[in-house]
Amino acid sequence: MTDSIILRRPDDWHLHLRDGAMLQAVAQHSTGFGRAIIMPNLVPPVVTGAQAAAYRDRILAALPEGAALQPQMTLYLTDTTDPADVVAAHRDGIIRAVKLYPAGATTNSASGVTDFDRVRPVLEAMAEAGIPLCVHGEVTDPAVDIFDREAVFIDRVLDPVRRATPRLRVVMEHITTSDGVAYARSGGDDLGATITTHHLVINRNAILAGGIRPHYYCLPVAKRESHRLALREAATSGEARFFLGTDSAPHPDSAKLQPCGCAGCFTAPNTMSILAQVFEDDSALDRLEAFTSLNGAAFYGLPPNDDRIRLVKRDTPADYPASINVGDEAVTVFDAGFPLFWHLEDQ
Ligand SMILES: NC(=O)N[C@@H](CC(=O)O)C(=O)O
Ligand SMILES: [Zn+2]
Ligand SMILES: [Zn+2]
Repeated sequence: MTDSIILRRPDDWHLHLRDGAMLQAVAQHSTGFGRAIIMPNLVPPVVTGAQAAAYRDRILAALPEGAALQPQMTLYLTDTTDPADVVAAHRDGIIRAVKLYPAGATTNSASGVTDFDRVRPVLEAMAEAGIPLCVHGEVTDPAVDIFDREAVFIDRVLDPVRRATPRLRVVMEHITTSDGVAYARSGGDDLGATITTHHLVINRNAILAGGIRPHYYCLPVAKRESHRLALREAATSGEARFFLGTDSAPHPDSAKLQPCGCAGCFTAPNTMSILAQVFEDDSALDRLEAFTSLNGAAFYGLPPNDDRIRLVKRDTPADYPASINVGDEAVTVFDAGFPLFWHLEDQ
């Protein structure tokens, strides 16, 4: 028996494409998506409209001919970001959003915000112009347990920032806890939340299953099972505030497999196959399209993509590589731990 479903082409509202040789290698793996919000945490980060425009050109040049992917650029908010540059970059159609990394919270975040009072004028200007703020929501205080950093961020930072700038549109990026789900639900249509593929699949045990498994280490780190179940319930609910941001974050194995390995899971190649299985397992295949193709576009004030993809369930698993090559390096593809019977086909 062959099952098949047709969806509006999905969008990826949180994607790391990197630059240089890595960009050349990974861009082709996101071409099943329509729009993708491109993360600005390059080294050095993308902080001005001019840099975002140049980066967009490099991405477009790296995409195969005819690829559907339309990069939606972001600026990396720093303590010294100029509100006028942000507003102008948005007005000129260069950027879709601005990204907030608390300094030191995650990979390549050293230039992030250290003092929220200093960025208040930028946030005010963004609220005025309707520019969304995408937030990596973790406190960096080493005294706070790593598994609590999202919940503490919501109380100490996110809620105060939203109260101080009431019209600011905010995306809680890659939520990992039931606290994140609950806070997202407490907002109006000014508040959205992305959920990654991998956080729907793994809990924190995966990182320490019989030994240290660096390919399951990402930030925010996966939490206990009850949180994963809360994320599954949110993603499969169909609620408009929850949408897909894969947070596909490729790193060479030489950077992951270290005494202090870096954070990130590379999920671009097999995300749609994994998600179809997740939604089928939760009897929610009819809500997959809302999560991958409708809700995010609506949050960003965009129409859904016109074209469609087909997912076909076959008796034999889809054949995804365990890793891809970037020059002499391997980049390991996220292993969901179950066979992927749903095959992605472009319409
Ligand atoms: N998610 C990750 O674990 N890593 C991301 C950064 C991020 O999104 O926080 C990366 O850039 O590698
Ligand atoms: Zn992040
Ligand atoms: Zn990310």
